[in-house]
Formats: sequence, structure tokens, C-alpha cells
Amino acid sequence: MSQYITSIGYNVFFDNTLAALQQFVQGSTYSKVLILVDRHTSEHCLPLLQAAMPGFDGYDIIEIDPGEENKNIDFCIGIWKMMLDFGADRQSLLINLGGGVVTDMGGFAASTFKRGIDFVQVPTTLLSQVDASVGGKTGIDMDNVKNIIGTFAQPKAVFIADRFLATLDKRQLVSGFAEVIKHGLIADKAFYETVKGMDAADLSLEHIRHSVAIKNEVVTQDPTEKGLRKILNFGHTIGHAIEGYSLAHDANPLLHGEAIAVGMICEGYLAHRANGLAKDALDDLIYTFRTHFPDYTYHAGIYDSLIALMKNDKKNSGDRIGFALISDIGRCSIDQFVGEELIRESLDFYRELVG
Ligand SMILES: NC(=O)c1ccc[n+]([C@@H]2O[C@H](COP(=O)([O-])OP(=O)(O)OC[C@H]3O[C@@H](n4cnc5c(N)ncnc54)[C@H](O)[C@@H]3O)[C@@H](O)[C@H]2O)c1
Ligand SMILES: O=C(O)C(=O)C[C@@H](O)[C@H](O)[C@H](O)COP(=O)(O)O
Ligand SMILES: [Zn+2]
Repeated sequence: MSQYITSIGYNVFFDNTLAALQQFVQGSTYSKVLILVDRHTSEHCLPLLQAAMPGFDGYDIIEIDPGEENKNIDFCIGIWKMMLDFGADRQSLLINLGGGVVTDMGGFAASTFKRGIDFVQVPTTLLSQVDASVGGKTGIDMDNVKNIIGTFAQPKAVFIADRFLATLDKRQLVSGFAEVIKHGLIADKAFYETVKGMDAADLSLEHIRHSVAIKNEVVTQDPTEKGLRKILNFGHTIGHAIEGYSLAHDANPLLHGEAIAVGMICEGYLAHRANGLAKDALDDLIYTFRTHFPDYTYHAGIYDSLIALMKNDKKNSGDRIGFALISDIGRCSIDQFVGEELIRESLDFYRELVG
């Protein structure tokens, strides 16, 4: 296995990762090093990082509460304030040690603090290792709209160590599996066929590396999502709306990957109705997601709220709601605009499917 993948001006390390991080930090001339963690990564991941950098204690820790509900401007202000309190300057480095919430919000905080300081991503969930830490999308949510404020800002490096996954609970692991399956569905049929029947816990570092390689192939060609990169958003127009809605209304809200899995079934239906996806491919996709993910039950009364959330999707054009839709397993089309009636039909389709 190659030691690293080169992305948009930085490397994604997979091998001897924490040693590579140590080399990066201790070989650098940063005036200050700050580490952003949430409460869980502070407990489970920070000790591994500290052990990998023996004798190095020249850093300050910023700790936030965990969870998507905290990926917002209030917590971001908290991060900026802590950076100020610790005396961070333009030559400082922020290490984001955590899942996608920490890497997205930490990347955003770093990319805007004093007009931008360096940051590196040390992803600690499956989801952030296969997807969120790579490609430079950073951001926060607002009013249940996902990632509506953000930047494209590339990290200086990404350090992926699968040993962090040992403390991740099963539900979180499976959530990340949704993005692994997505990468197969949009661009690599053989990979989809390989992983679709696997248990998320059996994914190896090589599967993680392959998943990153698929994403990297896309983002290096289109870093700021002018075209091709939109394929990475398959399942997200409806999935993000469901995630935002669930976050606001459910006692135990869906995780990102769980919502995207529902979104990929609904958008799979749209792909079948409007983009030539064969019925047997749709059935296969449905079987795969329903094998791995819990059903989500909702009633038709929420459709207006979901459509209102979809109207904020970044792929929209004017008043048209934009989608990336697969046309076959491993092939995906961008700039598919679908009318509200068919979107509602896809929501009905899922609702009837799960009874
Ligand atoms: N920027 C991108 O390209 C991109 C891609 C996909 C998803 N995302 C974003 O990522 C976020 C979801 O990320 P996530 O699924 O990693 O969620 P998360 O960051 O909320 O982490 C999930 C939970 O696991 C805990 N945790 C993290 N690492 C742990 C470990 N090693 N051991 C024990 N507990 C650990 C966290 O504290 C949290 O409670 C969403 O906000 C989504 O929008 C961004
Ligand atoms: O990297 C991308 O591009 C993606 O779309 C990856 C998605 O899995 C991820 O959830 C991303 O955060 C969605 O971005 P958004 O632009 O739809 O908010
Ligand atoms: Zn996603």
C-alpha cells in the first residue's frame, strides 16, 4: 500500500501516520500549535496523539461539546475566542482531532481566523476518514440547514490512523459506511460490489484508502465544486434535508450517514424515474442500505418542511432543486433538476417501502 495519497497541494497519510504527524509538527516552525477536540476525542484520541509525540507539550487544547447540534456559529465563536485567549497568530497551526464535526468546524474556524491560519486534519471516525477530512469543504450549520456557512480551504495535511476507530461505537461506524458505499455507487462499481455485503467493522485500512482515493480523484479535478465534484453529493439533497429536519425534531436524531442512506434510496428512486437507473440496480441499492441502516419513519406532513430545506441546497439553480443522480452503479450525472411533485413521490416511495 502506498504511504500517502497526494490531494490538492497536501498529502493524506495512511501509514505510520502518527509518526508522520509528529514529523510534520516537530519539523515545522509554527509559532503555536493548538489542538481542537470534542469531549469524546479528548478522552479517547488525544492520549494516542500525545503518546505519539513524546516530549512535545508545546500545544494548547480547545475542547468543544460533541455532536452535530454543536456545529454552529456559537461553538465556532467559542473556538475563535479560545484561539485569541491562547495568543494564536497567523503563524499558528490548528490540529483538528475528531470526527467530521471537528474537522468541518475546525477547518472553518482556522480558515477564517485572522483571514486564515494553517490546519491539519486528524480524522477519528470512519466517516471523517473516508470523506470529511479530505477535499477542503469546511463549515457549520444554521437554522437546520446543513453546512450553509463555510469555505473551501485545504488543510496542510491529513493523517488517517485506523487505530482511532477502536473506540468508536458501532452506530457511528455504520454511519461512515454510507459514504464508503456512496463512493462505490457514484464512481466504482467493483468497489461497491466488494463492500456492499461487508460488515462496517470489517473494513480495512485498504478499504479506507480506496474510498479516499475515489473522492480524491474527483476533488483534485474540481476543488471548488463547479461541476464534477457535485457527484459526491449523491443522496445529499434529500439526505441533508432529512438530517436537518431530524436534528430539529427527533429526540434521537439521525446521524449524517444514516440520513444520507435514506437520501440515497429516495434519490435512487429519482434516478430510476428520471435518469435511466435500471430497476434491478435500484433494488440492489435499496437492499444494501436497508441491510445496513435502520428504517426512518416519517409522515407526509413533513414534506413541506423537507422541500423548504432542499430549497437551500447549494446545487440549486434559481428556484430549481438540484441533484446528482446515478444512471448506473458506478456512474453519476450532475445538474439534474427535479420538480417538487417527483421529489414528493420519492419521499412517498421510501415511506411505503419501510411501511
Ligand atoms: N467536509 C466534508 O467533505 C464532509 C463529508 C462528509 C461529512 N461531513 C460532515 O461530517 C459530520 C459528521 O461527521 P462524523 O460522522 O464523524 O460525526 P462526529 O464528528 O459528530 O463524530 C461522531 C461521534 O463520535 C465521537 N468520536 C469521534 N471519534 C471518536 C473515537 N475515535 N472514539 C470514540 N468516539 C469518537 C464524537 O465525539 C461524536 O460523538 C457532519 O456534520 C457532516 O456534514 C463533511
Ligand atoms: O466533499 C464533497 O464535495 C461532498 O459533497 C461530500 C459529502 O459527503 C459531505 O457530506 C459534504 O459535507 C456535503 O457538502 P455540501 O456542500 O452539500 O454541504
Ligand atoms: Zn456526506
